[in-house]
Amino acid sequence: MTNNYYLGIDFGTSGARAIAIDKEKNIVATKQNSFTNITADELTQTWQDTLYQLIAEIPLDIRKQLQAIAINGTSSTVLLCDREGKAIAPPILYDDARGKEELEQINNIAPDNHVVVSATSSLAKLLWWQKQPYFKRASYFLHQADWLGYLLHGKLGISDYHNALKLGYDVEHLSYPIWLQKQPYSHLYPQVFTPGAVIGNLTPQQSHRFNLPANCIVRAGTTDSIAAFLASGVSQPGEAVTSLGSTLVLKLLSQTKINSALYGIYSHRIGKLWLAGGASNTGGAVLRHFFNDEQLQNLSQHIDPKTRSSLEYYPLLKPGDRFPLNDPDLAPRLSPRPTNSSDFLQGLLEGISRIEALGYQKLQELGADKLTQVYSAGGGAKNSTWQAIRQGYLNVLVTVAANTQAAYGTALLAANQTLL
Ligand SMILES: Nc1ncnc2c1ncn2[C@@H]1O[C@H](COP(=O)(O)OP(=O)(O)O)[C@@H](O)[C@H]1O
Ligand SMILES: O=C(CO)[C@H](O)[C@H](O)COP(=O)(O)O
Repeated sequence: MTNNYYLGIDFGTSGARAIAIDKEKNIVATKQNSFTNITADELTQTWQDTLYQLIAEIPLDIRKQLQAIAINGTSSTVLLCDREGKAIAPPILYDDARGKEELEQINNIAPDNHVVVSATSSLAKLLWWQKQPYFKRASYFLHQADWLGYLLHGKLGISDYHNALKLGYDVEHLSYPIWLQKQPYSHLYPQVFTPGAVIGNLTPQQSHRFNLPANCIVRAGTTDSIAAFLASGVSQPGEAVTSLGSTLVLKLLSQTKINSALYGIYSHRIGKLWLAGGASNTGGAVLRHFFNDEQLQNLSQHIDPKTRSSLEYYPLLKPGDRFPLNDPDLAPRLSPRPTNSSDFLQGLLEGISRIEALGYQKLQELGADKLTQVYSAGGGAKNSTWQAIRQGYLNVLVTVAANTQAAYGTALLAANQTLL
């Protein structure tokens, strides 16, 4: 039998999704699963169970013809594993800023303006772990997508250059920089592949468990918001994708690479181009704290996007942001709170839109290509009121991306059909 299908699996902030596509990039199956109230100790087991459940739910006739699988995870969600690949401590999640204690040390070893100079960088998390008594038992430092990929291909210590960027990997020269190689914990770093590169076949055990072909390959993964970018099909410098998921992530396709630790700006490599951008802690998670999805949809219909409120919110659930203000102590601003819920929601949507506009302004000021159009992805992309508000702040055309799902972008990676 020929292997006709490709599977992309997206581990986002609030859930995981799997999308299978055919050779013409048509979606042939979609499955999803939400994470709710998981404690830190339950994370790895939940991720593993979710991965296995999603694959098992793909219809058997598709599974039997899968040619390749790729996985994306939340960027800078990291694990410390022993030599059997078992986590020796709960993973540290992407927005966990405990690494702010390590910033002084990072500033001493890393070049100015490097992406690792952030309380939430993967390197900051590794340095925090280094001080813990169990650190000596560690054999591998992995990202969420690396570990999930390992469960399928069985090879430990493998990553991709999107996930490895915030550990300090030099994506231009495709190596760990000398200053990082010199560190006493360098034996823990994963080997880094191009996203989408072939890592190897599924293990015989996994191919048997899921009824997948023995020659089904696992490709190197990417991060969740790059996967959303890949799904959009954007290919022209100047075009950008904003992910309105739990967090707000901006990605502007550019011919120039830019970095600024002050503003939390960094550039991912994407083929011959760069994805300049940053990720803010503001976004849908703040909206969801106050409103469920149905309320968001209903209340948005009562908002006139042409009028602006006088509210000047900086919507965060806890102090600290990464971009466009890289300040682990930045205070949320969510008052005064109007009695009318749609007025409050308008203030929140405007606040997030202002942060987005400031983000694109900073990217261009620092030398990224001029913004020509913004495509939206993520759960907030379906909100047309918000789209009109954002267009007012951004002054360029804002539309919904052709496909907004990170799992679809990762399926394209599995099919080797991206800019990479
Ligand atoms: N109509 C809506 N308007 C604005 N935001 C919405 C709407 N519906 C859902 N959302 C937001 O979308 C987010 C979920 O998007 P999703 O892309 O699934 O996130 P994740 O980053 O967790 O993968 C939620 O935080 C929710 O608040
Ligand atoms: O906030 C996030 C977690 O959902 C974003 O995925 C992330 O920080 C963006 O990082 P990257 O640019 O490396 O994909």
